[in-house]
Amino acid sequence: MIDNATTPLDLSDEPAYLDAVASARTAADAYYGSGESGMDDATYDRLMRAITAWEDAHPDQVAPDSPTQAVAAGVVTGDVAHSVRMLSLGNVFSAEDLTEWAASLQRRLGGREVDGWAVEPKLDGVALAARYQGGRLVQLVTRGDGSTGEDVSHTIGNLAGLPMELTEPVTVEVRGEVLMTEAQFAAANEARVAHGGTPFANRRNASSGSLRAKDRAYQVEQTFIAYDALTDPEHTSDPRLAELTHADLIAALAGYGLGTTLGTDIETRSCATLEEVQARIDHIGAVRAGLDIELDGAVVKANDPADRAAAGSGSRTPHWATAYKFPADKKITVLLGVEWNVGRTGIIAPRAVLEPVEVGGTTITYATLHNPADITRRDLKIGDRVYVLRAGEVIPRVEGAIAATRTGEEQPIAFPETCPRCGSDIDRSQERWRCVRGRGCGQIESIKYAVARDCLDIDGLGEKIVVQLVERDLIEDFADLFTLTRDQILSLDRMGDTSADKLLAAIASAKTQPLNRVFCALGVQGTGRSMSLRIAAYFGSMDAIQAADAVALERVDGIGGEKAPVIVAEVAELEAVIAKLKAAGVNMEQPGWTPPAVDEEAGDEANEGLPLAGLAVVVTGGMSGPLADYSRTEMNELITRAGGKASSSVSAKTSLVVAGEKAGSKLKKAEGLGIEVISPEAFAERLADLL
Ligand SMILES: NC(=O)c1ccc[n+]([C@@H]2O[C@H](COP(=O)([O-])OP(=O)(O)OC[C@H]3O[C@@H](n4cnc5c(N)ncnc54)[C@H](O)[C@@H]3O)[C@@H](O)[C@H]2O)c1
Ligand SMILES: [Zn+2]
Repeated sequence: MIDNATTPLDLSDEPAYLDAVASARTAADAYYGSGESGMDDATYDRLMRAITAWEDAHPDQVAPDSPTQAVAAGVVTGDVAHSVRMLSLGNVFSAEDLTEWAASLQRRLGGREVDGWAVEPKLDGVALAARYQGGRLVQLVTRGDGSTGEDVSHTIGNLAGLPMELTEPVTVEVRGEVLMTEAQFAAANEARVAHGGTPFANRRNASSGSLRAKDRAYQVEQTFIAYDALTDPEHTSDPRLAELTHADLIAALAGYGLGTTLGTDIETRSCATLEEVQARIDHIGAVRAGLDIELDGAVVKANDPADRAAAGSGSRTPHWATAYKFPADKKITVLLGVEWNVGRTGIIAPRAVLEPVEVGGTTITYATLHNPADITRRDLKIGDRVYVLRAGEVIPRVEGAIAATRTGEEQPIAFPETCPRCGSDIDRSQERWRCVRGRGCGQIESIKYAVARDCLDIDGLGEKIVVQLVERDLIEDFADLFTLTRDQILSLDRMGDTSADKLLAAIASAKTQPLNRVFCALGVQGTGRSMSLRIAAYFGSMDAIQAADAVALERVDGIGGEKAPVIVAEVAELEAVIAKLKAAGVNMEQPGWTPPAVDEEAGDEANEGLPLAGLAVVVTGGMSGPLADYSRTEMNELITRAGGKASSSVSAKTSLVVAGEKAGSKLKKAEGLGIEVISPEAFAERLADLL
């Protein structure tokens, strides 16, 4: 599917260009002003790319109020002058763009090659300058228009990562990003609502709003992460700083006690080559979804201070750094309604019905809302424009509503009075509401479903018997059927020897049903008879289904990016039931199964016949044997030549891991995922023809 946010907008003439400038202006005014723009970043970025393209082609017709002309579109100013301007960053969106940008930087350096790179996350928050004098934090200033910012020193003490005192009495101005973790965001919303305010639409709004609000009756904690400092002798008492590479500068700042990414999975790293840069960007992109802070890309910087000085800066961006933007994981759409579903344990969970929106290549129509209290906390209303977040392969969720764009037509969300499945009372003592019947709610329906014709097809197990079995606590779910004794069955009303034996035989023969029927009986959302058949035919065994992640499930015909994570979550929830079935000797295999053809994604036709065709390979640890002298880049090139895809991190998509000496976490992860691991020697043997 096409990601609309990356397809170019074509501005055909000057009126179209001026229209685009006007829309971008309106959005930027709202975004940098109140913080509540009705446009999402992906849409804004796409508009800006079109505007930039038109301006490049018509340099004489650039509108004076074009948002391309100033940092923060020139919207915000302040009263504190920046001694060195705080700039924005240029953007690239692909490996090709990055190569092109690196080449242009090299041209700026008079053709000299860049002396190494630093790669770090592009943190999605608000830029802040923190001034320390003799080791004491004395002033905080926002970026503003880059030349002057706003004094926000009133937040001193509320930013983790910006201690009041450094470990050394140094004078220095540190620059970095202020952002909120999920917990900080929740706390900020709670405090705001408790003081009569409306909750924030998203985390970035919350950061910006909380930073700029003065005279607040309450405190909001945020996180500061440093990515730069003013290093020239005019601005710091530590002369060492000016000599450091970017990566070492970050380490020095961490040494002062400042918050940095150091020690995390996404820490600032030095990279010798563009291949290493790309691998590091891919790594940051791969782990992004699991982080507690939000990233919208990776930043690539010239590592050497001499290169940075030689490259200099333009009016809005430095020439020595660029942002490699990741596809947007957040979009704005309309909340059409809320459904209340009752889970296996009786939890009553709200689910948002959305106007379909494309996020990261998947069309999203549903999103989770955690619980009723969360809806109240976020003050959501039907008809609201809301932010939907889809981080990686997990189930999308609603982050918050944009209160500024309300029309007054929005409707309150109705909460259920009684259990929407069985009509019983609701236990509201916890944040997550629950049917008072707990697991018992829907129990009879789900057992009836499991034994019906489309699933296990157990003859003689009608509703009356199911009800008795449940009510007499003989079974809790359909897996318990397989351990019923003859005496237990005989104890049921009007059950004679003959019918008991018949029923026992019917239950016993259900043990040999093919996997598709056993899986169907589990009653996983969205997996009826034919979908269960497709899943069983693809994976072949219950173990393989249980091991599958969302990416693997999406390879099954008919399962998209929206359904896959729901199935993964439900299968995980059913672990205990599946374990009981296994223990009872129920068949867990699909008869006559053959492994599906190699993954189409990785299988490049041109590579057919090559030793690693279609395989995603990760190299870790020190190489030895014939590969002893191979650098990581050379290893990656070798893998590519052999038709494989080199990757820096291990995931369920990885087909093979080459583990050398001192291999650590990647090897462990591969073993955990059951991925084939081989030694450098064995790998060399496989590729003997190519060495
Ligand atoms: N939705 C809207 O209506 C709207 C309007 C205007 C702007 N925007 C969004 O704002 C952004 C553009 O604004 P911008 O000019 O602030 O640029 P930017 O956010 O794209 O990049 C510059 C900023 O990145 C931050 N940054 C994060 N990590 C960094 C690192 N490691 N090193 C250096 N800087 C780092 C700094 O704060 C810096 O100021 C875009 O994402 C755009 O979509 C949205
Ligand atoms: Zn119920």
